[in-house]
Amino acid sequence: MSFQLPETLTNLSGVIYGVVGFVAAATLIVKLSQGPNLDAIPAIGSNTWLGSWWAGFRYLTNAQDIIQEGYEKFNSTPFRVAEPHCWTVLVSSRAQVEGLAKAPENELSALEAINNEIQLEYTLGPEIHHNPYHVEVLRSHLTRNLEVLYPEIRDEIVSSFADVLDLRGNGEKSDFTNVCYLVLIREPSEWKCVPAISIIEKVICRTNNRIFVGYPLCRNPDWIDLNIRCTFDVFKSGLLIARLPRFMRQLAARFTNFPQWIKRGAKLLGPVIEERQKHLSEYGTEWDDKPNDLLSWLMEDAEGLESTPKCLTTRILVVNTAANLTTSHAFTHGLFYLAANPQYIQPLREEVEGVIEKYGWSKATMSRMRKVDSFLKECQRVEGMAMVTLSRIALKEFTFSDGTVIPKGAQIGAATRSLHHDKRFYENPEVFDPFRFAQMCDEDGSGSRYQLASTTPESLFFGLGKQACPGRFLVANELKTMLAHVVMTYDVKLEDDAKRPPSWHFDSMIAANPRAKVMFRNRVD
Ligand code: HEM
Repeated sequence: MSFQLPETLTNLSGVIYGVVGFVAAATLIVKLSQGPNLDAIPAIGSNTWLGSWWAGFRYLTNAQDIIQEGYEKFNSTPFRVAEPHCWTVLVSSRAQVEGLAKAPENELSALEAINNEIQLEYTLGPEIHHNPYHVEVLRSHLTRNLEVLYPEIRDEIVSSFADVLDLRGNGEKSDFTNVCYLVLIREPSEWKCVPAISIIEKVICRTNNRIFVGYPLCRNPDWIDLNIRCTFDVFKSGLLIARLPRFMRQLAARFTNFPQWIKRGAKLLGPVIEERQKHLSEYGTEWDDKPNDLLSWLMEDAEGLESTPKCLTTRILVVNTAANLTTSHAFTHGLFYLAANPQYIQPLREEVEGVIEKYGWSKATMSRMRKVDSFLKECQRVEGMAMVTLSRIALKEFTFSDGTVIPKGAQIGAATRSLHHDKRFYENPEVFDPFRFAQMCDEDGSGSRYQLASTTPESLFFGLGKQACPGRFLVANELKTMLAHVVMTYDVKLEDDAKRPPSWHFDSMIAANPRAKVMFRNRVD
């Protein structure tokens, strides 16, 4: 008996082969037709056009081994790896990592590197790439306001966990606005198995949007769905467009969903913006009960066309893009390590209980939770989000302090994952040691150098220097509050007491396993 695919599937696979073939051919053209001369920098694998093209495809699934090979072989001197559409030069010595971080934007550009990677100008629009004023707004307002916004962050975390987990029959108090409860009053509940990443994405998206656009929009299911899906689409479409030759990108952009995402967003956010604009024109920049959130800060700094509902909506979407997927995967890594290692739950609980009993929930309290902080930082060290960070494009020829020359047009970055797994910096680097950073803080005596939000040349998951992630202090407070809340409120474990679900690698990106599930129940002891 012969097996026949249904006609729709045959057609679909034809389209898929067509697209894959087209992207492969286009990638080859890109590779052959452009690129700076990098002959002076040693390459991993073949250096020929065709060989490097094949190496670029191998990189999609083997980036970790390829980068590690270069890191060990060239012993802290720069080397290059082939990506499908370009070469990337990787550095790892302390001097060169610091050189990357300190280089001015008009020499080694972080903005061009992000655009090169995910082509924001063809997805959420050229204004986002050419006028990234939201980055300054985040740097100046967000971190400064974290202390006063903390009660809202915590409130949203508590209520969104209760909503998304929906552990019925648990008798949890429904008044989550009172964030001072030490432990919520509970009744026992059954174990419930949930898809980890999708519940964490909702908690994070709601919490971020509580301080991006405020309550009640942050709880609107349509707004949450839009932001989760649009974030994913930015990465998916951006990565695809980046593999096309330059002259085809504008055309490809016409087939994306971004005009619809922005229209759908403006429909939900537009009325909020118009209401606030009315207040602004009546009372100026200060009025009673003026919301203290990202939307208000953006509205104050937006100039010209940027203050239209459509442009403000696009800004909010782009910050969601930077914030949601990254933070969700960071927490999900932590959840998997916790569920796979229940022996760590008790020491974390003891720390959280001790600190909260004495000081209550606040931003200041969070910095007292050394083990919680260390646990999350160790998850970023061993797993993280990217094998390469500090990505830059050389806008002109750049010379490092040791004389190494990076030609104009080259893409460059730091070999972050290899540095995070180097025994010169971390004892037994392959071992997950949740409280290693707490111990390093104690030994160092500085208190902050090894904390989650701190960046050093050996701890690069938020980048380093003046362009390091502007959201990292928010991230640290969110992640710590979430972990503290989870250990205080729930028991967690993996289905059938399985092993920790392995992370997924694609290109140099690292994702918490998107298929894995985690079991939750109300805390019993
Ligand atoms: C675990 C979560 C996160 C991780 C691991 C992360 C990591 C990073 C890294 C590595 C960079 C590039 C830094 C560099 O090139 O030197 C970056 C940039 C950026 N991040 Fe984050 N991030 C996270 C969450 C967030 C959040 C919550 C926000 C917003 C509230 C945010 C906003 C941004 C923005 C706007 C940039 C671009 C900065 C620029 O162009 O100068 N990130 N992030």
